[in-house]
Amino acid sequence: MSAKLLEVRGLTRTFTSRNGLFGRKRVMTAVADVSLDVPRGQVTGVVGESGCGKSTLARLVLRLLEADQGQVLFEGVDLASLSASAMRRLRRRLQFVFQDPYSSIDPRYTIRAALLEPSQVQGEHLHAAAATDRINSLMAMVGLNPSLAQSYPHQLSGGQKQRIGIARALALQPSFLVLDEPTASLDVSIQAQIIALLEKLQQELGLTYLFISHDLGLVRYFCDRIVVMYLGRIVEVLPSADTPPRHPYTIALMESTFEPDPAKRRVITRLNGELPDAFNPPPGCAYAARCAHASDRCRSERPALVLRDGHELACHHPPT
Ligand SMILES: Nc1ncnc2c1ncn2[C@@H]1O[C@H](COP(=O)(O)OP(=O)(O)OP(=O)(O)O)[C@@H](O)[C@H]1O
Repeated sequence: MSAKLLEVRGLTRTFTSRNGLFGRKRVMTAVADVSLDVPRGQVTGVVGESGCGKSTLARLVLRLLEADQGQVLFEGVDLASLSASAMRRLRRRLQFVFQDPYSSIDPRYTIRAALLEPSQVQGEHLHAAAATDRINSLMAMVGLNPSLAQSYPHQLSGGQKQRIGIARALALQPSFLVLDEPTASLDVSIQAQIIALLEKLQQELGLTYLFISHDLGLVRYFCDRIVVMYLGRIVEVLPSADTPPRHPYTIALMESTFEPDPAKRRVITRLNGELPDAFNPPPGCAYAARCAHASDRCRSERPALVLRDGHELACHHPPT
C-alpha cells in the first residue's frame, strides 16, 4: 500500500472576470502549478492569507471544480479519468467539511434527514431501524445526544452544527477528508473542542486529512506537514510541524500568530503591504514587494520550489 493516499500534480485553475457588461476580459490564476502529496493517515495543512487559493485547491482536489491543467491521483488513479458513476462511487471515500456548516445542511430538513441523505444519494436505502442505528452511531461519534436528530439546523448552536457537518462527512465511512477552515466561524472555546474532536476521529478511524486554514498557529498545532501558499503557488512545504520555516512569508505568518488570544489574531498584522493584484501578478517572486530580503533577481525571476532534505522552498535568499 502506497504511503501517499493522494497526489496532486501541476494543478492549475484560472478564473475570468469582466469589468462591466462590455468591459475587458481579465484572467487570474487562482491555483498555479500546484503539486503536493498527501500521506496516508496524516494531517496535511494548507495555510496562507485569504485569497491565496486554498479553497480553490480544496475544491479541485475533490473535483467539485474542474482543473484547467494538472492531475489529482487518489491511490494512484487519476480522478479525471473516472466516469461519472465511478466518481460517484469514489465520493464515498473523499468527503468535505466546510467552514460554514449551514452550507452542507439544508435548513428545511431534520438532522436525521441530513445525516441519511449521503447514503441515499449513493442509492442505499436503509429500513427505519437500521437508519436509526446509523444515526445514533454517527451522533455518538461526534459527541452529540442522539435525541438532537429530530431537531432542525436552526435549533442547534454553531458548534453543534459543525459536529453535524462532520457527522455527514463521516456517514459514508470515508478515508480522506478535506477540512476547509472548519472552525473559522466558531467561538474560540468551541474551535478547540472541534479540533479535539477532529483529532480523535482521525486517530480512531485512521483518517487522512487535508486541513485548510489561514491560521498558521492552528496548523502547526494540528498538522503533521504544512504546505504554505502565496498568490496561488506553494512557497514552502514544512515536513513536520516543528520544522523551522525558511521562507520570509512563512516567518512573517508565524510572527503574526504570536498574539496569545486567537480571537484577536490577524494574520496580516505583521505582514507589510497587501497581496499583489492576482489579475496582474509581478514577474518574479510574488512576495518580493513585501519582503525585506528581496533583490533585483527576486523581482524579475520567480524562484522554483526546490526540495532539499524533505523541505521544499521557493526563495532566492532564504534568511539564514
Ligand atoms: N468562482 C470564482 N470566480 C472568480 N474568481 C474566483 C472564484 N473562486 C475564487 N476566485 C478567486 O480566486 C482567488 C483565490 O480564492 P480562494 O477562495 O481559493 O482563496 P482562499 O485562500 O481560500 O481565500 P479565503 O480564505 O478568503 O476563502 C481569489 O482571488 C478569488 O477571488
